Amino acid sequence: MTLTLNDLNEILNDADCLVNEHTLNLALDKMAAQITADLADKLPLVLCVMNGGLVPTAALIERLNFPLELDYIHATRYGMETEGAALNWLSYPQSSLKDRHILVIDDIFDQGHTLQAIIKWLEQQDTSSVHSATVINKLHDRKTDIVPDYIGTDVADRFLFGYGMDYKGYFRNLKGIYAIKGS
Ligand SMILES: O=P(O)(O)OC[C@H]1O[C@H](OP(=O)(O)OP(=O)(O)O)[C@H](O)[C@@H]1O
Ligand code: HPA
Repeated sequence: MTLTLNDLNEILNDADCLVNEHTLNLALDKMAAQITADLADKLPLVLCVMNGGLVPTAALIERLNFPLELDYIHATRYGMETEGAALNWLSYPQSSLKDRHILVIDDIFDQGHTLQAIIKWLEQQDTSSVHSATVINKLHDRKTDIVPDYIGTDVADRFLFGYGMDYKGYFRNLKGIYAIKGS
């Protein structure tokens, strides 16, 4: 079904804002301070997990006042769906990863399969260290057994959008975190 502008406005009007811009900014400041304490002297390579990681990566790196490099990895398992499937690797980083301290940034740690697969792959690339950061941790007991090193805030087990996360491709550009009505 193709979504119209009216459909999208209705979805947004009916949605619940779970985390507002102010709260997100405070969470990002705290994450940036923790990352700085760990990585400021490591010349890290930051890897944005596209597409959802785009907004949080931009927000975090502007808070990191030390030298770093930036690249991206593109792996997706939800596509236009609200249920995750097998991870589809679309693009690998172009930078050399050997002996680098890596910081992976994504929007959400949901079940953790995406981050787990990325970390596992990075650990096979002779990196010096791998740290990971997600702005959102969705609260439920269906997780893999990894935990991101830096988490912004916990959010209820509903279908979320905004701040990098999409609903059927839309709403990544919203400044807060929203949940679909009834999810
Ligand atoms: O913890 P998980 O259950 O693996 O889910 C988290 C992943 O799902 C989303 O990506 P998605 O596959 O929707 O691709 P996108 O970033 O392009 O939206 C999100 O950006 C994370 O990468
Ligand atoms: O709740 C979600 N919303 C959007 N994208 C996602 N990817 C994993 N979980 C979610």
